[in-house]
Amino acid sequence: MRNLRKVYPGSPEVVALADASIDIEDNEFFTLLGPSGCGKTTLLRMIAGFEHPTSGTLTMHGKDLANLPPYQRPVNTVFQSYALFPHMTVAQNIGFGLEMLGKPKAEIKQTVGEMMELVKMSQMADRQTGQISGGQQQRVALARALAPRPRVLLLDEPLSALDFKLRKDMQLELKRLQMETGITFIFVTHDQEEALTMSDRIAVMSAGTIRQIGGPRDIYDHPAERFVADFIGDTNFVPAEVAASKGTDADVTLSSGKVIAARMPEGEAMQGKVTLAVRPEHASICPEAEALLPGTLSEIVYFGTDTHYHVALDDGTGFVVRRQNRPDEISGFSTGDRIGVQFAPGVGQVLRD
Ligand SMILES: Nc1ncnc2c1ncn2[C@@H]1O[C@H](COP(=O)(O)OP(=O)(O)OP(=O)(O)O)[C@@H](O)[C@H]1O
Repeated sequence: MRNLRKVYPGSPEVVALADASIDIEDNEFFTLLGPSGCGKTTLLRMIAGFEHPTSGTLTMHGKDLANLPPYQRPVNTVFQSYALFPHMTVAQNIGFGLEMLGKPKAEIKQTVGEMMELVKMSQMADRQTGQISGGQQQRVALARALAPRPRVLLLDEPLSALDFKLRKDMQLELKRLQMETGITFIFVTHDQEEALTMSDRIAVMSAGTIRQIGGPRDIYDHPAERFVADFIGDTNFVPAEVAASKGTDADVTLSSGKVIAARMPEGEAMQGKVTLAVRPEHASICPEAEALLPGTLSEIVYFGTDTHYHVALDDGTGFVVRRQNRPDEISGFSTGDRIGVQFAPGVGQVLRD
């Protein structure tokens, strides 16, 4: 995608996508992640051919897609509502697209068999899809979209109708399917955890623009700007001042006067007052004497797997430290104690505002 822009007419007109440029690799699990209304579905619909870009270009395997109608594009879509035919069987639903394409009967039978195997629905081949569970319907919808073997599969929040446990299982399932079929998946979600667990790369979007593109670890550990840090996971925002910087390495001075190494966003040398992002699990609490940032322990919240320590820092800001619970270990700190916060050099990420 090069400088893709989509404006819906009306008064006022809606700029659904301001300017998006993305290169998606073959066989990649690529996720468009962002809050409701940021333009994810619009982008997906333009790839599918259901919407025309206002400007910009869309190329697939070297071919300009501009004048190709949806049915001639080597893509298929799985929608949020699975749109299955409830009175048709699992096998008939999966074979439907192939029949529309006029494929020979024997070939349809073989492909449907393979697809049912792939999504583990062979046992239910003759069941009507109105009589299977939500998770099973999801599998059938996937198999139906995969059956014509598209080069690219577009998935628009396909897991949002499933309950928590099933969603977790299907996340792993989808990743497996993508790896086994080698098809490029372009997946839309507003769920950051879903994006982090499944994707090879993620594009984080906000208000019609791409804010950052990178691997899950990259985006989580090194968010380039405040929006990304805030949208994905929990973050402490720490006031600091740049003392020195070279490339992506920087030394910053904290409110306590202590200096620590931090990371600059790619391609941007920021100066003066900045904000550092520090993930709660990347920091620890410590006795006041060893602190990077001293303060008072204001609250301890137990979550089973981990405990959150809320620290009221002396500079007036708050800081949360997340620590994994172990049966053989207690922190030894109590609410009201004078303590401090520590984090290792290079952990803090300088943010663009
Ligand atoms: N057909 C349309 N006509 C006018 N405005 C539209 C149309 N479709 C979408 N929009 C607007 O364009 C913007 C982007 O919508 P889009 O559906 O792409 O967002 P999204 O990120 O997919 O949101 P969600 O997660 O809620 O589905 C929104 O402000 C939306 O209201």
